[in-house]
Amino acid sequence: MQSSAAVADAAIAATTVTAAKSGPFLIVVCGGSASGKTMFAHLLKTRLNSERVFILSMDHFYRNFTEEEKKEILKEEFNFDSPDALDIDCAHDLIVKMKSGEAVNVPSYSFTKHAREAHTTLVPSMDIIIFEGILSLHDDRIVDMADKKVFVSADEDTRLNRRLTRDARERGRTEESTRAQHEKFVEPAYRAYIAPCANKLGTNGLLVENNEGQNLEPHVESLAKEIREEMKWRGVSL
Ligand SMILES: Nc1ncnc2c1ncn2[C@@H]1O[C@H](COP(=O)(O)OP(=O)(O)O)[C@@H](O)[C@H]1O
Ligand SMILES: Nc1ccn([C@@H]2O[C@H](COP(=O)(O)O)[C@@H](O)[C@H]2O)c(=O)n1
Repeated sequence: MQSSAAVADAAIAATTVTAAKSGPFLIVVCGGSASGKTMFAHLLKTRLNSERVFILSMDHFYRNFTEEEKKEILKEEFNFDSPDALDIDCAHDLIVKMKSGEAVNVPSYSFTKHAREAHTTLVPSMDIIIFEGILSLHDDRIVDMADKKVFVSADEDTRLNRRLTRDARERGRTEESTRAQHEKFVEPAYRAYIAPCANKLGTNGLLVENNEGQNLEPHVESLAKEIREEMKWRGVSL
């Protein structure tokens, strides 16, 4: 039979776990540029079918650039794939607030102007936050806050081909500029900073292969089921 002290300790431990697990559920989706992170995040939001799911894109956290950096950007010599290009502290602080149930103002970034927009978006308290970005698992403070970690993996050719199409269509880029940027900055940063993040998934993380012809839906479906069960346990029905 357990002593009353042991029973009390177990009760305290259970309370601590409950407290740590309360609040909005944070899913962090990492992977190379054009691997399919945004697609995965949107499929998951659709599958969860709740107004209280918010996709927080790391793309909104590019820094304000100095005059010197702006000259480099014009010459296509700026490295947007280095962790230094992003205000990761700002993303971290915002996620801390969202995890504690606060409303936040999310910054906005323009890929055509390479600059922060003047406006921010007010986001109310959410039940589920999906944080997606190339370096979303780079900062260990964010890794530690994640309730679920996902790494979307695609081979280099697939990522480059998807990016060529997307950047021409949505980001006003030429094929030549996208190829040069890929070779000089995107792939080296993928190898140095992004691919190693897959090692941070831990036992409960999800590695999703998303090469040509592969389907994200089965992964999304099983993750949505897992999240629904967890949220039910937390007393939130989706
Ligand atoms: N499995 C897939 N099959 C076909 N196209 C895909 C697949 N996954 C992603 N894409 C396309 O590739 C492009 C990049 O995907 P996206 O989700 O925006 O990448 P990321 O957010 O990782 O940069 C988009 O045009 C998207 O529609
Ligand atoms: N002004 C900018 C800012 C970033 N990029 C590129 O965006 C990529 C990350 O966004 P994904 O949606 O593709 O994950 C990153 O690889 C940067 O090279 C840019 O081209 N211009």
